[in-house]
Amino acid sequence: MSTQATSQRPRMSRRRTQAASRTDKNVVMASHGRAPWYGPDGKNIEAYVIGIAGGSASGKTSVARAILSALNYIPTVLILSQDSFYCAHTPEEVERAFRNELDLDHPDSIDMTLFARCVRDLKQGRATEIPVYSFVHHQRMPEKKYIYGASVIIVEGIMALQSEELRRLYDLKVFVNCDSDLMLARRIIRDTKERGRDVEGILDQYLRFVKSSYDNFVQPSSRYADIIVPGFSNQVAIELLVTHIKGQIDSRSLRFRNVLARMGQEEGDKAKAKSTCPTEEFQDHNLVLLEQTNQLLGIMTILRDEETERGDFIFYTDRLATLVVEKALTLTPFQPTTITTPLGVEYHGMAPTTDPLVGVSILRSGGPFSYGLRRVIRDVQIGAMLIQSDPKTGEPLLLSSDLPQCIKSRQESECVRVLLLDSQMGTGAAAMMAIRVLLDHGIPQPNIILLTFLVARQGLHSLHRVFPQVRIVTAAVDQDLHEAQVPLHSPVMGEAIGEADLAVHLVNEVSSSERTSEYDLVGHLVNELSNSERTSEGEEETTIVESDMNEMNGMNDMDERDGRDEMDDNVLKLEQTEFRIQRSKVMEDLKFSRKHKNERGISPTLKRAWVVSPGMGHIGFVFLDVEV
Ligand SMILES: Nc1ncnc2c1ncn2[C@@H]1O[C@H](COP(=O)(O)OP(=O)(O)O)[C@@H](O)[C@H]1O
Ligand SMILES: Nc1ccn([C@@H]2O[C@H](COP(=O)(O)O)[C@@H](O)[C@H]2O)c(=O)n1
Repeated sequence: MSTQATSQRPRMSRRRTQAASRTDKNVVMASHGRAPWYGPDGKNIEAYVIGIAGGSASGKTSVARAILSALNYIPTVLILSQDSFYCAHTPEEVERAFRNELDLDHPDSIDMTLFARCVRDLKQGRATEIPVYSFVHHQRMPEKKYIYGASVIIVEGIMALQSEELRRLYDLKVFVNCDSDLMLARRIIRDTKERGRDVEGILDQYLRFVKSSYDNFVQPSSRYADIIVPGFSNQVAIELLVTHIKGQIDSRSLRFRNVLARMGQEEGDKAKAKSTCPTEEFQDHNLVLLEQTNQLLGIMTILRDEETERGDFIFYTDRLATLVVEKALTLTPFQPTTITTPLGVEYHGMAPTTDPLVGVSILRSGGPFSYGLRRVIRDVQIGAMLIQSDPKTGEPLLLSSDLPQCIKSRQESECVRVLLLDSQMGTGAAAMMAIRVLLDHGIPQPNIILLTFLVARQGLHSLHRVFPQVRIVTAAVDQDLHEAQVPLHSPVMGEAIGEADLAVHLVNEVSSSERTSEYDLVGHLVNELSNSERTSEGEEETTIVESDMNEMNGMNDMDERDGRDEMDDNVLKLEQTEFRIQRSKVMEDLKFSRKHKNERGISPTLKRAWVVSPGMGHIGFVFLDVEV
């Protein structure tokens, strides 16, 4: 029954490409921003991992999708497919695979060690890179796929329950049980449509390897399952499963911005009581405070003055950014080097070490620093994270991140040095989230320097307690941080108010103009997120990041209909798969507040926010000329 290799090779159809672009495996589906995935101590809380095994075409992916769909209120869910982890084959093995003579159903055909490592990384909150496997070419592809940030991970594969190491990583183990005839029928349909196979070859492979593997390895692994789900008419079983999962996940929800602020206050008071002068309070805090010269105090006075005009504010913020960046660079390593001058004389000087140095801007307000950083290091790579506060809870939300490649690469990240840019730090919650993202990518704490114009002393204490090796360079330390009720569009500096609106504004700005620097950065972020990254034709893996950024992008023409209709409209239907991913609740709030702002001139909504005092206004607003 064997088929000529050539007869199977060429058939990767357009249809398959379309299917690949709709696939939802190995993609972190983000329906709204990611709330803290770590505790007040800064340590990661493990993601919830579900392992689903079952025969080929038993319905594992369908069950995984049904769970994902039912968990639409969870911001970040990932379906991780074991299919990506088939071992790389030699050319001779590939030939055999095309002749259906290669056993791809034995547990050894899957790189279990790599699979377990990736699942472990993701469970522990770390970024990872997974292989890309092509069913069309029967081969692992040269590229890798970067995955980060899932709070729920659904692992599926025929051998998902096979290894002890893997089973230990699952919080819940599921086996999909299906009749063999039905599985074969489904496999024939799928493999002819999606994997470029013909019926004869499928049956040949089935009789040689698939059936016996199912009987010997796959089916017996069902004894490890906590739950057996039928492979058809399984609605009720899936509902029970989902109820259980929801209960588990809800018990992990995290809220602690207030805890942070309180802890910062308490620790600050203790430290203050012990110190004889203000700077002594932070002496072991890895804090570098710019020398308080009259020139610096003069700049700060202008920036703090509510009468300062926008143009002056921007000019002096720019100047201050340069001073802070210059200071931060004195903390980065240099090494001796020798050059020859135009006179032919050797000069023994210094040069930065070869370790990559990058900037990461916490949007919205880290923007002004990007200019300063570029002025000092011309070709520095600058990434961005969009962190905003959830208007309801006040907790920070990671809406998206666009990090330089050297941070995303596991090989490089350990020696990368990061200048983290944010204009002000209040409770420290946003900075903590950004630092957590960097640590999740393997950047060591001592390699991170937070650059900021202004910090609240409470935030300093909190951040130092959680990440004691991170260094902070700032121009000023303000004494007071308090919670206040402020209008949504208040220009008061805070980490909660109006930021979401500002994010929308940023995105609107980008789409309507050609700007440089920060705008480009945001524009890049938006493009990145709104376009699906696709691998070449026929490969199994596809990245589609559904993010609020997409939604923000499309919000220019938001309508004035009643909130309920909007809610319904905001259910995004993923073509064919019938997933329903609810659009961000946060965005709903934004639309609501914007609508009312438009109608009455101001937003009626009051928000609780942490305000740094005396402070210097909301840098993001001033920079972007947002109406307040
Ligand atoms: N409960 C079900 N009822 C009807 N068809 C199903 C069901 N579950 C899966 N299928 C169909 O079976 C095929 C294989 O399902 P899939 O979930 O991809 O299997 P697996 O991931 O186990 O290989 C798909 O075409 C899918 O539509
Ligand atoms: N090059 C390959 C690699 C694997 N297979 C078959 O895939 C099946 C597992 O995938 P499911 O999505 O069906 O779980 C497995 O039975 C292998 O025979 C292949 O055909 N070609």
